[in-house]
Amino acid sequence: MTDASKSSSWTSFLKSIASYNGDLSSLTAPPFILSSTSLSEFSQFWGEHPDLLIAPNFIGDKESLNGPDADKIALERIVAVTRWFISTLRSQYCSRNEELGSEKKPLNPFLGELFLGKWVDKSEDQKLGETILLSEQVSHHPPETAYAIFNDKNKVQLQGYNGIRASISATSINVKQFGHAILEFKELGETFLCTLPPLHIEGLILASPYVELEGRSFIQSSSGYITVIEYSGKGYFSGKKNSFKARIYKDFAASKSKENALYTISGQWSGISYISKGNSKEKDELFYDAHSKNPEHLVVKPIEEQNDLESRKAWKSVADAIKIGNYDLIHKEKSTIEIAQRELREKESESGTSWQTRWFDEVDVNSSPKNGEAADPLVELASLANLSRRDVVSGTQVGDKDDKASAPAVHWRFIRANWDNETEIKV
Ligand SMILES: CCC(=O)OC[C@H](C)CC[C@H]1O[C@H]2C[C@H]3[C@@H]4CC=C5C[C@@H](O)CC[C@]5(C)[C@H]4CC[C@]3(C)[C@H]2[C@@H]1C
Repeated sequence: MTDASKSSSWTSFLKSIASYNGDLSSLTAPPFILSSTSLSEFSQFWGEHPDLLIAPNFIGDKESLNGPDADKIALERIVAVTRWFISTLRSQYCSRNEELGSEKKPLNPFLGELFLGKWVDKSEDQKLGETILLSEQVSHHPPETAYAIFNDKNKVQLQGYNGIRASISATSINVKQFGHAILEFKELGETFLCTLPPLHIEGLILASPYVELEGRSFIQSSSGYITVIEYSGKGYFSGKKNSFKARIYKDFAASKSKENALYTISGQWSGISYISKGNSKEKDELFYDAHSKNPEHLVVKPIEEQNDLESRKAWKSVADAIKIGNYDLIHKEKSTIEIAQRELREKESESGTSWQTRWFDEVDVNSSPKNGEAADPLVELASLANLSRRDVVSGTQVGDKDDKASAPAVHWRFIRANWDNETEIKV
């Protein structure tokens, strides 16, 4: 594609987004901005540093939880969880730019689409063990992807879901994230809630879009400790893109004043960041270098061994057409999948049935837990962080204008028994 034709198709694309109707997938982007990867694969970005995901589990042990050092150890653990969270951001938000030259438009997953794989333990002492990812497109309108990343050897489980609402201004696409992630260290009995920051797409005018995070996100531990992360891009406090400042506090009440910060972490989430004690602006020591280790890509079965619902098998013909840039073929192969999906929905509505999700279920966290089951972790963690339990923009504080009383407190949850009883699909 010549630069002239590229820029003309991009210009007409930019005009098309002016008449935007709220659903990003409805926009026909020019072929060079299409990615052959489905959005259902993005869940893997939570697990590309399995060592950092599991590391907090090796800080202290069950006995120390009630010992004299419990507080100090819990503080060390939220620092380690914050390091893992920051380490996921380069893969989440920069991997397309690094591999393909710019942010791309991912394929829009069909209802029931599955993506699964595993990270094998590459450590000498094998103390990590295997980590498995299950990802399922649990809703098509609006698009929502639920995922679980679990490591049975160390009894660590991350589960969460993501949906987005996008709006378009003259020069950027603004995205609010819905959903959250819950990280459980079952041996230690400690649980963390991670909310998802808003983002916007910069560089649209130059046809080289990239993601910039903004606003705030939170990591709330069941120990009470909380990390408040503020994001900014060029022109803000550091003037560099992908900047952040994270402060760790004893609890939500303490987070009302930055003077109470026990640690301050600052730098670039896609580059180098430093940690210092208290609220100081010094760069006492290196916190994390996003380029110090390449992300570990998970192992996915060969396509011929995959189930028809698995993303790379289901989208293969479209992915191949995108790779050769044949727009007519892309359109033809996509239509085949979309028509098949529409026929499935019509059959369901005629027979009065609806698609049954496979490994995840919707849970009303305000409903009393079934006998013997614990309350949903969101109940305790959201109230510790003064966050809304409702299905509203991620990270919404209680009473905030986004905390819509009409929104239900219903969230997607991983049903482990459904995976244990799975007979058709292997990781
Ligand atoms: C549809 C308009 C269009 O094609 O514009 C072209 C540009 C590529 C911008 C739109 C797309 O940009 C993509 C970036 C995607 C987000 C990247 C990372 C994450 C984190 C992950 O944990 C959850 C999903 C999320 C938020 C992606 C959501 C979809 C985004 C915004 C794509 C846009 C369609």
